[in-house]
Amino acid sequence: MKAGVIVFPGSNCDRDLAVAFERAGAQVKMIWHKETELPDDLDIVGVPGGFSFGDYLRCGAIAAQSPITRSLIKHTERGGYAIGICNGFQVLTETGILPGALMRNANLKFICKPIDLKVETTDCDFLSGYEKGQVITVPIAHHDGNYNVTDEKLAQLRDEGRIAFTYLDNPNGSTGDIAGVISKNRRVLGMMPHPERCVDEKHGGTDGVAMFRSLVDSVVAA
Ligand SMILES: NC(=O)CC[C@H](N)C(=O)O
Repeated sequence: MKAGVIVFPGSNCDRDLAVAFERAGAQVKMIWHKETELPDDLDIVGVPGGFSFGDYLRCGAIAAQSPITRSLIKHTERGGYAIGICNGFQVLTETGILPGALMRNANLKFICKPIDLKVETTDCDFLSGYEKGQVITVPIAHHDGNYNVTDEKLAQLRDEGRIAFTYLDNPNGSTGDIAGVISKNRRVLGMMPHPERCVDEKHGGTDGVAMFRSLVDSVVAA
């Protein structure tokens, strides 16, 4: 099971994401954004959190134009797995791989704290290690986490069971309390909270472990 983690200038959760994958049993390659092709043996690509390109022009907007991102789009079009966390989720929406847009938090402040999430679906290889309706605690750290979709798209995401997580106590104004969504083929997950920051008792919680483990287990079993 091979995972790749893309590194942009300003990424700051790339090592944490690599460690989370490694602990779940994956071999990890770090991939600098100037590479034009992802290695073709990757099972999953992780787009980490951080402040890619200093968050100019919008969070994730410049990273979405990086050379490696074209290869990431092709990887997802081929049905490859991908996860985008926080700034990574912003990159995935900027590329159009996932729907919606991440706007400035409703209170205009950077919010950094652990938060409770409800698992909305387990019909996804990232989420099958949880129970539907389970409440998990995962840290958030963002200023642009206000997930916006049209009413029409929200209805579609609900109909298709593509809302991965909702906030119990919406911190940022996100439409429908949405904290994370999955792609139509259920192989791409984007989320604002940081599961890679809760994979060790020393992090103060381990609710992220099941996500990395269930994904690795599904790929290995396939
Ligand atoms: N932790 C992160 O990835 C932060 C993403 C982005 N820089 C924001 O503040 O919204």
